[in-house]
Amino acid sequence: MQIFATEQIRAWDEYTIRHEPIASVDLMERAATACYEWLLQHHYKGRSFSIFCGKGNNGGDGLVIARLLAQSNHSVTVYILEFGHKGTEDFQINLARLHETAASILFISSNEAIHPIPSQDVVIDALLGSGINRPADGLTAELIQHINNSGNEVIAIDIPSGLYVDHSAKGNIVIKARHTLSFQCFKPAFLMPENAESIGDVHLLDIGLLPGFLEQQAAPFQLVDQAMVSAIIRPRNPFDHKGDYGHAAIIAGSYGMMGAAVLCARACLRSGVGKLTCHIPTQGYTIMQVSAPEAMCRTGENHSPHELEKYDTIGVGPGLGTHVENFDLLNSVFEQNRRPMVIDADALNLIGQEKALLKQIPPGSIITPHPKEFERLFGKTANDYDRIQLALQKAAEYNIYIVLKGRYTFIASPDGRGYFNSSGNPGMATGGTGDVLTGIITGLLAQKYSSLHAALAGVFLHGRSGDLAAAYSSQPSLIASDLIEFLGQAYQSLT
Ligand SMILES: NC(=O)C1=CN([C@@H]2O[C@H](COP(=O)(O)OP(=O)(O)OC[C@H]3O[C@@H](n4cnc5c(N)ncnc54)[C@H](O)[C@@H]3O)[C@@H](O)[C@H]2O)[C@@H](O)CC1
Ligand SMILES: Nc1ncnc2c1ncn2[C@@H]1O[C@H](COP(=O)(O)OP(=O)(O)O)[C@@H](O)[C@H]1O
Ligand SMILES: [K+]
Repeated sequence: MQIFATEQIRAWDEYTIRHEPIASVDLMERAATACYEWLLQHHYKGRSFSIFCGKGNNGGDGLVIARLLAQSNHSVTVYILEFGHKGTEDFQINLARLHETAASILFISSNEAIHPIPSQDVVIDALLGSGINRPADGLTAELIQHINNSGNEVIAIDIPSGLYVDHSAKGNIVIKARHTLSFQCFKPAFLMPENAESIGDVHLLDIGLLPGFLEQQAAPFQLVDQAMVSAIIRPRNPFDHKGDYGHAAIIAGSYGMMGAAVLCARACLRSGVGKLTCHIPTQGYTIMQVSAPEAMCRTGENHSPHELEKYDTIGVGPGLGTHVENFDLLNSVFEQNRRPMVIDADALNLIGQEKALLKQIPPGSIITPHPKEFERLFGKTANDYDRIQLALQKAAEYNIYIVLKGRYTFIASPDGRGYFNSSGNPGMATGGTGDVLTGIITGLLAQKYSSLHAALAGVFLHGRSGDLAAAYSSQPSLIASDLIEFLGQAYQSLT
């Protein structure tokens, strides 16, 4: 699924208007009807509503929702924020239609017209939509603050007023919604952690925009979804043998952190790797052999970084520790192995301390930082959008794939393309889940998936395992080992 910027969303509306064909006011009717139906299907039937409208097409959506609710005997008060112009054509048509219903219509042209909102009302925010081109200020800002301070439940139409579709509104005054009802496709704003407080739960409603438009468009970002990953994962041939699925090495673990190495190894095995050798500290030998009997072990000084050429790929980092001798370990790994590999956790923290190592990373490798690790590597950014751009820039500069972990993990490809993962849940915010991801991606790379495919399929399967595990038990009780147990079902769910 594509993730479009403002201009492309507008172009998709226009394409549908021209090719279906449909009048824009009828498309607005369809969009608002989808919102109205969502409200009825989600326990809002019979409630009373305060609907706040601007004079753009977002306000037009609000007016249609108001009419549909009033016609089905809901108590509706519409507040129209005066902008000193008549409003868009579709806004005006729908204002005339609304006058024929029982809805009360009030105009807000100064702060004296801002009155308390009845506490039982559900607030619909249709003040500003994707047409916003400057921060909400003056009366608009006052009204947004008033709504936010009211304590009423707010449902935003298309996008919470004050947010931009594709750049940061950090520090601006923005509606805080419980739900956002948006149309057809994800907008970048919904994928950024900095907007979590504003967007609430996002629901994408199908308004029948024509799929033909998608074929002509190169979206700035793609959503990693089941369809994408199902097309990546190859079926197994009946005569395959373990040699066909690669030999991976995992270099991980230290005293007190053998669990990270075990999680990584077990996830790598479950991902379908042919053979796995774990390079671990001597004191972790028994732990690993007992916990992952399918894996072979190499122990010795400094994780015994010898004969690494024989592996198809290597995953390095989980639980490694950041002792000084690990700089030699990393240097040795990068010297012996020039094939794409996976670099995570303490390996990234070491590189963060010794930035010259970045240039030694084998081309096509995948690094998997969480936001803090990313910051140690590449520095702070002012906001989440800048961080995404920095990830794309650094991916190109070092010819690597950057998997920036989070709610919607971002995958930056060195060719400039960016992907947001759609699977996963906050149950996965628990120690060790990142080690599992490293194991899965390493296992996929060993099976000769391209770096891009290993990263995309790895993050999606990891999140899907988390979703299945949380559905089976619960989010709070989820632990990293559960992801490994549910990886089989995650694969199964693709077909
Ligand atoms: N046919 C269509 O085009 C459809 C449009 N839809 C709705 O249309 C919306 C986009 O409509 P518009 O492009 O009219 O955009 P808006 O409804 O967001 O309004 C933009 C207007 O507000 C002004 N403005 C921008 N920033 C402002 C600010 N900070 N303070 C005050 N005024 C500001 C702009 O100059 C412009 O006149 C979408 O969000 C969606 O809700 C939906 O009805 C789906 C179909
Ligand atoms: N709220 C969330 N929603 C979805 N996925 C999450 C969420 N929180 C964490 N995750 C996922 O869990 C993993 C955590 O990795 P990381 O921070 O490296 O943990 P650790 O170092 O303990 O292994 C990442 O893959 C991340 O995407
Ligand atoms: K809005």
